[in-house]
Parts: sequence; structure tokens; C-alpha cells
Amino acid sequence: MSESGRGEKDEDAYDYVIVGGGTAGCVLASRLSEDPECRVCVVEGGPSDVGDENVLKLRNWINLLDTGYDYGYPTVEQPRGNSHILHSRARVLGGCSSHNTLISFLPFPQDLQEWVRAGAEGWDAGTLLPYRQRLRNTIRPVAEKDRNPVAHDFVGAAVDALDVPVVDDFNAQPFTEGAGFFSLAYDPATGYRSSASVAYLHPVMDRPNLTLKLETRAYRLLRDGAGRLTRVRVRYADGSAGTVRAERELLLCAGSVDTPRLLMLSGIGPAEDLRELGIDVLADLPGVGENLLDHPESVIVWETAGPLPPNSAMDSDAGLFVRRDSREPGPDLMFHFYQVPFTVNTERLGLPSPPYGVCMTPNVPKSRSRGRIWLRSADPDEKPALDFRYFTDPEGYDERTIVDGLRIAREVAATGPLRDWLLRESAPGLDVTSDEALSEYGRRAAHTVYHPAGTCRMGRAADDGAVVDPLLRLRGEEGVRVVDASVFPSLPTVNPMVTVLLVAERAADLITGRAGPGTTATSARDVLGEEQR
Ligand SMILES: Cc1cc2nc3c(=O)[nH]c(=O)nc-3n(C[C@H](O)[C@H](O)[C@H](O)COP(=O)(O)OP(=O)(O)OC[C@H]3O[C@@H](n4cnc5c(N)ncnc54)[C@H](O)[C@@H]3O)c2cc1C
Repeated sequence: MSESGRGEKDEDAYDYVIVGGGTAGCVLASRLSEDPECRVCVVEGGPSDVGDENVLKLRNWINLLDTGYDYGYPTVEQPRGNSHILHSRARVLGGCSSHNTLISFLPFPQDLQEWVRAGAEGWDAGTLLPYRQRLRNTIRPVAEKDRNPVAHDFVGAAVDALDVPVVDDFNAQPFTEGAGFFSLAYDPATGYRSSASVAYLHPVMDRPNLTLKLETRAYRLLRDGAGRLTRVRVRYADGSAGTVRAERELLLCAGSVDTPRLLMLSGIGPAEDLRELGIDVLADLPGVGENLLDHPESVIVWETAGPLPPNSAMDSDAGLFVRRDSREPGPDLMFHFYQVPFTVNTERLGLPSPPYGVCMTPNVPKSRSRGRIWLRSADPDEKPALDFRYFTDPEGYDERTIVDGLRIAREVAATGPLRDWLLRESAPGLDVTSDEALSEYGRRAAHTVYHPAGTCRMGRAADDGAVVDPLLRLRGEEGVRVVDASVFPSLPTVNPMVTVLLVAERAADLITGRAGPGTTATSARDVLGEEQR
């Protein structure tokens, strides 16, 4: 993409320009345009999801990966992990909430305490969790009709094998362990998503003060005459270029890969790296692209005797949380149960792919390895390098968690009633038993739960590695905030989409000065739970 496109459109001005109409961007667009005097523009790289059954049907999620709806970012070589993971990032209105599985968990209070300890003042549980009242998404446990008998039996086996409780609603209160059906943001009657786009944007799309620039990609931020970072260079779908200007605030919501990428392309990031690529440095912010977080997972696959009953919301409707270390405030191992055999990473290792099967994917909820994103060149079209440095934490905690997870998965599979469905373990296979062999397999067959975060992390003013302050303002700039998963100082224990929605809801209040939903003594007690008080 060069500066001179096929033509130049005039500079458009709005009060707020939101770069990225994804999970967080849709919330902001909806909230900020509630004021009819306020002109809001969303610059979104992907197409609309309105009327697009491919996107709206939740169960079709897997068919969207590695297609035109996906930016698809490869990882650099992972010497201790799987170098073949393709990191899906949605290219469609609603962002990843339009192609993910919509598993919906409130973050745990202790996850938010960790944020506060990392310098994210004001993001405590008592402040953030009451925003759940504001969420517009329809979030509910998987409907009875979508509950597959094999998933039921997985829950029953997990409860018996591990002596954990059944959890009927994972969002009812903080929990330490348990098995059950997930809560999803969906409509069981239609099987449609209740994504950020569906819940926040679809109902307000006709607001005259809301402009959606779809299939429009931001590729550089520029300063205006007063030295403020207010201008966004964009490339429209027809190939022409233009500039969009924010008169009040510029809000970066392009996600954990594309927000740091855009900042770096604009000359905001680690100065030396940028200079080496020939990019003029606007601001030396060494933390941009650092602190790349994820939930790594592995997989264990069983063949079943034949096809399974068809009931499902999205083929991975139930899960299990285990707390191995009772000193931990919450679970330290999570499993998704799939009623399909997920073999993309095991086939590559030469393992058989059963025609019918199920799998469990143990993941590391509080992973300790930290990675980094950087630019390979100054060309906005060249994908950045993503190095998650999977399984590199010096204590070996992430690797140990995967080994424990594979063993625990086998215990569950050996327990009735799940045991009766399973013909044989097809990956890794029962001959893989030692810690060493399980670690080798577990890391080579590893995948991502698709939760990258942290690459523009929030922190104190004195913290040079922080990219935004606790009000989400880009360090050293006026009128620019980052609002997406990149601001997380650390990952929540659970799947992060609802945390993104809550962050965006609170960000809207920070921007407009509106009061939050408030914290009463009772709600603080509710959200903190006995152990954290
Ligand atoms: C396959 C998959 C399954 C997942 N499943 C779950 C789950 O079940 N539960 C859960 O909690 N989490 C899940 N996640 C993670 C969760 O969806 C994300 O963490 C969250 O949605 C990220 O929100 P965001 O606002 O940070 O970014 P996004 O939602 O990714 O939004 C970024 C937006 O910016 C746009 N954009 C990017 N670059 C530009 C640019 N240069 N110019 C203009 N627009 C741009 C993109 O098109 C996109 O719309 C999943 C993710 C994936 C990929």
C-alpha cells in the first residue's frame, strides 16, 4: 500500500473516530453516538455482518477461519511450541465477536486485582464488574436442546473423576473449579450470534450521527498542525486513499495485533526498531508490541464408535476448570470439550484422524510465557511478526500445566458415562505416558485458544513499558486512547471477550464523563467472594 492511492478523497472530520469496528469498537460506537450532537465515525477494515448468515450463524464459526473474514497471522518459529499456528483475527464488523465461539465469562475478581497491582488503577472488581448490568449481549447457558448427550456425559465423568461440582451458570458467582455447559452470547431459537455488532450496532445503525466506513483500512496516524495525533490515513475499498480526522478523540480499537501494528507504522513504538525500518519516529514507546499474552492449549483426541447426536450450539459447548494448587484463588487449568475431533495439529505429527470423535483441549489459564509483536518492514501490507514464545517461562509452569492437563483428561475419559462413548485414544495414543513424552507431544500439538492480548498494556505513569495510562490514554499524546484487548496488563483466567466488552463500556464512561454503574457495599461483596475480601 503506497501513500498515493488511486485517488484522494477529502478529509472528513468527526468528533470521535474509532479505528476498528470490532468487539470493543462496536460498544464505543453505540455508546458515543447516543448523544445525537456527537458525530462518530467507525473505520472498519472488514465488511458488514448485517444479513450475512455465514457470520451470524454461530455454529458456522470454524468455516470463517482462514477465509476472507480473517486476517490470519502466522507465528514465527516456536522452538518450544508449534510453529504452524495461524492466529485468526476477524475482518468483519463485530471483529472477533463475529467469528468466535462467544463463550462468555465475567473475569474473576482476582484477575482484576492483578491488573490493579500492575498499575491499572480504577480497574478493580468493584468498579468493573457492575458494568455487566450494561452489557447488551444476550448471554445465557447453552440451551437444553443444544446440549449434546456426549457433552452431558463429559460433565458427569469430570464431576465423578475429579470430585468437582457441576456448575449450572459459570457467571453466577466466582468459582474455583467445576464442570458444566458454558454461557454463550447467542439466541438459541435462531442459532444467531449476539455479537458486539448484533447487540450494540445493529439496533442503532440508522443514527444520522453515526458513520460506518466499511472495508476501509487505517494504515497511518498523523499529527495535525497543532501537533496532536488526530488524523488517520485510510485506504477505501475502491483503492482510493483519504484522511479522517477526530476533533475530540481518536480511539484505537483494532485489536491486540493491529493496534500495536498501526502505532508502529505511524512511528510510535520502540524507536530503534522503527528507525532500522526507515520509519520516522513520532514517539519512543518501547512497550508497543511487547507483553504479548495468550492462553496456549493442547489437545487429546478419542475416536467414537460412530457419528454423535447432532445437538450443539457451536461444537464446544461444555468445559471443565480444575484448581491443582489450593493456594491459588481460582482455577489453574481449563478444558474445552469438543464433540468433533480437532486434528489439524495432530495430523501434522502423523497421528490418525478418526472419522468420528471427540477431544479435550487443556489450556493454561494463567500462562507465564510472554511474547512480542514487531514490524518486518515499513510496508503497511506486510504482516507483522508474532512471537508468542510459547512454553518459554523459566519455571516451566506452562509446560507443566499442559502435561497435567493431558493426564487429567485421560482420567476423565476413563470414567463412565463418557468412557462408554470412546473406542480408543487416537492422539497422542496410549503409548505416550512419561512426563517428557507428554510434554513433547503436548507442545508440538499445541494450539491457541485465540486470546492474544496485552500488546499496548495499561500501567502507571512512571512505568516506561506501559503504553496507555489507567484512563487508556496513549502515553505522551492528547486525545488518543486505546480500547481493546491490547490494553490488558495480564490475561483473565477465562475467555476474554466479556472482559473486552466491560472495558469498552467503562471506556465510554471515561470518555463522556458519564457515571459508572457504581459500587454498593453489597455488590462489592458479591463480586469479591469470600476468599478475596
Ligand atoms: C476463533 C476465535 C474464537 C474465540 N472464542 C472466544 C470465546 O468463545 N470467548 C471469548 O471470550 N473469547 C474468544 N475469542 C477471543 C475474543 O473474541 C477476542 O479476545 C476479542 O473479541 C477481541 O476484541 P478486540 O476488540 O480487542 O478486537 P477485535 O474484536 O478483533 O476487533 C478489531 C477490529 O479492528 C478491525 N481492524 C483491524 N485492523 C484495522 C485497521 N488497520 N483499520 C481498520 N480496521 C481494522 C478488525 O477488522 C476488527 O473488526 C476468540 C477469538 C477467536 C479469533
